[in-house]
This record gives sequence, C-alpha cells and structure tokens, in this order.
Amino acid sequence: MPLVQIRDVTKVYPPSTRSGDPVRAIDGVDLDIEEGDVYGIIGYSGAGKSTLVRLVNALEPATSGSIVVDGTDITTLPERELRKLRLGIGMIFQQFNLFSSRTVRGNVAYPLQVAGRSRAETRKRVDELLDFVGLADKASNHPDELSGGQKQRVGIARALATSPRILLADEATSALDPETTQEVLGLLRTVNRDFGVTIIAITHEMDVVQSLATKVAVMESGRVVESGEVFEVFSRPRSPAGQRFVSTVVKGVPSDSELAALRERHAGRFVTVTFRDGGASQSEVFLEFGREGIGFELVYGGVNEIQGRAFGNLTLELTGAGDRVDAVIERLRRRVEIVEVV
Ligand SMILES: Nc1ncnc2c1ncn2[C@@H]1O[C@H](COP(=O)(O)OP(=O)(O)OP(=O)(O)O)[C@@H](O)[C@H]1O
Repeated sequence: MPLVQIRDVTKVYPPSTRSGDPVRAIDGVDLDIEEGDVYGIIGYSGAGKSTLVRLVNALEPATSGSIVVDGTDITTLPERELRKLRLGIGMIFQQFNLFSSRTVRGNVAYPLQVAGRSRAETRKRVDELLDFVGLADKASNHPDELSGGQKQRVGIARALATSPRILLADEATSALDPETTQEVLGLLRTVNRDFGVTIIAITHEMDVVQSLATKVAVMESGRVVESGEVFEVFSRPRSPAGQRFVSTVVKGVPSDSELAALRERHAGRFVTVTFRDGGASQSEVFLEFGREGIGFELVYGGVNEIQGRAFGNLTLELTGAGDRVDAVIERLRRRVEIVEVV
C-alpha cells in the first residue's frame, strides 16, 4: 500500500461573494505516493497545490474522497487522532514561518516541547539536528540574524524534530536565490536518502522538480493532468500543461513561432526524433538516412539528462525524394519515436 493514497478527492470552498460560485480547488484527484518517493507537485498559481498539501496534512477536511496516510483514512479521523498523525508529517514553507521571538534552538525545540519530550531529550535532539543542517554555531541567534538559506535550514531541522516519515515542502525554495536553492535542495535530497523521509514538494519551478524529485504530478484547475516518474514525464510529457512545464527546462520540440522561423530558413521536411535509452541510437538513425541518400540537418533540439538517464529530442530537416523519405521514416518508426512536424 502506498504511504499516501489519495482517491477521488475534491475540495470545494464556498463562494467568496453571495452571488459567486463555489470554488472547486481540488477536483477528483487520485495520487499514490510510495514510501521513499520525492514527489514533486507542479502547477501554476491557483492550480490547487497548496490545498492538496493542506488536505494531506489534515489541516482542512476534504469535501469528498479518501486520503489514506500510512494505512489510516484521515478523512474520518477525530481531531485528537489527527494531532497525533500530524506529528508524523513535517512541513516547510516558502516564508520559513519561524518564530521570530525564539532562538534557532528554540525554534527547533518547539515541536518536541509540544510533543511533551523531556528537556534532556529535546536538547540532545536539537543538537543533533543543528549539526545535521550545519547551524550548530547559530543555535543562540534569532531568525532575523540569518540569511534566507539559513532560515530554511532551521525550518528543515524543526520539521524533522519529531522524526516524521513525511515532509511536505510548500514552495520551500521560491524565496531563495539560485545558489541557496541548490544548497537547500541538496539538504532535502540527503533527508530523503539518509533518513528515508518521503518528500512531497510543491513548486511552480520545473528546475526544482528536475533536481529534487523522483516522481512528478502536474496539476491544473484542481486536477492532476499528468503524473509519473520524472524521467518519463520529462522525456515524453503527454498533457499540454506538462508540455509547457517541461519546455521550460528541456529543449524539446520547437514552438509554433520557432517553427515558423525555421521554415523561413529551411525548405525540407521536418521530423522530430525522440531518442531514449533502449531505443535506436543517433548514429543508427543518421546512418539509415545516409544509406538511403537522404540529406539531414539538425535544426532544433538537444540532449538532456534526467536522473542519470539521457534522452534527446532532435528536429531534423530531411531532403531527398519524397517516397524514399517516407520509406525510411516508416522503417525507423519501429525502433525510435519519430514524428513529422507539419
Ligand atoms: N481558504 C480558501 N477559501 C476559498 N478559496 C480558496 C481557499 N484556498 C484556496 N482557494 C482557491 O482554491 C484554488 C486553489 O488554490 P491553491 O492555493 O491550492 O493553489 P496553488 O496551486 O497552491 O496556488 P499558489 O501557488 O498561488 O499558492 C484557487 O482558486 C484559490 O483561490
């Protein structure tokens, strides 16, 4: 059974004005999150990402459907049980949400104090966590004396204090510069790898998904329109929303305007060949064109690497007799994905 199983979940908010319509923030979502996953949830503003996370954390009730976390359906649990469940789920936020009046140590200690741990146990655990996030020397500082990256490290230490199995990250790096973002993502990868914490990371930035996640769900208008292994979605996005997000980090197929510009410079036929491991290699494909006397020129695309696996989308201009080009495309289709661009 998945660690988090979301089935046909909807969340409807009442209309904000008397004459307005109810808002379907989540609209029939199914999602399985396995133990050990780093699940990226991507979508534009208003897609429903934060709402989904609030439902998983049982901060709000779903309108319908079931959410099973670690074997327990949280949609039917009484508040007392929910409090216990939340101890098993850590959360970090875009704006860090640290207590400004508490020191770094005080922030990290907070969930342990709420959980009723002894002073000695709390002290030991906080020391351990501050060491882990590299902030042992800042224990007595207050959050406003820290950089954004350091604040998020405190946020991570605090979220991990009660040793949760799940960490929810809500735009955790959106307020950070690119270098600090990479540092924090590196820390989150370690949390997942070394402690086996399952991470659900919501973001509107595809490069965060690329460098952190193992799986991704694309949300649009309250629905999950596409989901799967990051490599699969990045190398072959199927939904229009997925294609738009992937195109921000992967040089894939040319857009309509890029195609129009290419057409002005090239008179031949265009095909896009998608290379993935297990299929025909580039040299096999190029050799085939050469053997049939078909000219080919690379006009667009590139090779990408996702999680150590490479794939490429190359758009080629083919020149030569029409029936020969047709025959080669037909033959190659058995070994590689090849689409004529019209
Ligand atoms: N408490 C609420 N009451 C009414 N409507 C809400 C509430 N929370 C969210 N919504 C609406 O639900 C929809 C989804 O919002 P949500 O915040 O989940 O999206 P999001 O993908 O997380 O966007 P963002 O990245 O901007 O936070 C939006 O139309 C939003 O206006």
